[in-house]
Amino acid sequence: MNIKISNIANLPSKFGNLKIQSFQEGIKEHLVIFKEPLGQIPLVRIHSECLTGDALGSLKCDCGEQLEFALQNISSLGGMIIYLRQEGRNIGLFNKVNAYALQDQGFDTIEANHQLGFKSDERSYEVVETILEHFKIDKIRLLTNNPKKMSCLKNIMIIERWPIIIPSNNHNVDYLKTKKEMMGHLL
Ligand SMILES: Nc1nc2c(ncn2[C@@H]2O[C@H](COP(=O)(O)OP(=O)(O)OP(=O)(O)O)[C@@H](O)[C@H]2O)c(=O)[nH]1
Ligand SMILES: [Zn+2]
Repeated sequence: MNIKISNIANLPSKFGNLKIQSFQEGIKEHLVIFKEPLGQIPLVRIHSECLTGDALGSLKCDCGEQLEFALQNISSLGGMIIYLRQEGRNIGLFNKVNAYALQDQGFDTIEANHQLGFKSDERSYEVVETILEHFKIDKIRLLTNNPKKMSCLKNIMIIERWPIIIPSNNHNVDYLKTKKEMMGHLL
């Protein structure tokens, strides 16, 4: 895949003065949000888009709080968020809304995907290697609770995993239970 890379721009935010750069992979416009110095072994968060959680304050998942946790940490310690446009574990927003409607009927997050003919997780992480290579980064400390993400990065050494600790709420407790029991998340 041919990747187009934008210039770097300033992004002053409530978390501090960050930098932003876009990596365009076909129709997907990914983002890198970073704070220098990145250090020898940068702290990296690979975040998959969740419009409902990241922007609308949805309580159905932990995405918004994870993003905020990552922004706070990279702002104070230096590091990078790779924001991947893989909405709904890459089934897209339209299908995620249909999956949510199935969840309203009692299906869990995995079953709802299956009902719609998708795998439980349709994401891929190849572009992450391209992005990190561009920044000449080959070792990272990864902010994640998802062990699958660690084995997806073939050419990047993960020196350390930093957990993201977010308390559950009444709306996402079953979702988090499914992530832990069925998807192997370390919660
Ligand atoms: N299809 C679908 N996608 C969801 C649902 N809830 C959240 N997502 C998507 O799941 C992605 C986030 O994945 P998570 O499983 O929360 O976390 P992760 O990125 O695998 O792991 P962490 O690094 O620990 O956050 C985002 O793209 C969300 O839009 C859901 O019920 N159905
Ligand atoms: Zn979410």
